[in-house]
Amino acid sequence: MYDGDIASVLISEQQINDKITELAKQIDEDYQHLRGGDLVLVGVLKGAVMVMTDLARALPQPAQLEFMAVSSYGSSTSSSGVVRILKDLDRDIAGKHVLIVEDIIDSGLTLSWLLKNLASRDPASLEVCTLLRKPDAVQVEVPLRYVGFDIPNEFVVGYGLDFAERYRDLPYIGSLDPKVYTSGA
Ligand SMILES: O=P(O)(O)OC[C@H]1O[C@H](OP(=O)(O)OP(=O)(O)O)[C@H](O)[C@@H]1O
Ligand code: HPA
Ligand SMILES: [Mg+2]
Repeated sequence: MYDGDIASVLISEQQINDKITELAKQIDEDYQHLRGGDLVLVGVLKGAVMVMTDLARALPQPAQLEFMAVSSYGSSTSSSGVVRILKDLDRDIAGKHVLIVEDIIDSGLTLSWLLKNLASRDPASLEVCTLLRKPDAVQVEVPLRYVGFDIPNEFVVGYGLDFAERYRDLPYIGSLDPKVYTSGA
């Protein structure tokens, strides 16, 4: 699959599984007081699709699954800084405990925009869970309650993450060989 495009495997399928289990346990403990009440997971499509479905299944307590689709990267390896809502939430989140589920925080521009947007809808609480973070790429500091892995400042793909809509279906996270985005292939 995608022979030669992946320079190296950064995080294996097993490492992802173990981390999701660990994050789900932490989240379950922190939201125990809700007793199955108003926890709403908001998955940010498309990148967060794998994290969202795996995390929801690993989480012992019930949660509602909601999705937003936003995009700022398009077919580039750097954020345009302009976040577009492609699909909004279907439901009101006022009074709900909202946990945003993301695949990656890179520059922080998407999340910073999203936090402001969702905070204005008056949730009871608003926190973030991300599988990946690139500490060296951050342009805007954003409060992150749950972080799976800190990774180097390289463009990565797989497990939901794409380059020009490809590679999302890889079961692991790998560094994309720069030849893929420099040659226009
Ligand atoms: O911290 P940032 O620099 O803003 O980057 C992070 C965002 O970029 C990606 O989304 P993208 O715009 O590629 O849309 P996608 O999820 O549909 O791939 C990723 O899924 C995050 O939402
Ligand atoms: O490294 C990345 N890979 C794929 N999508 C992304 N969106 C932000 N950073 C990345
Ligand atoms: Mg993308």
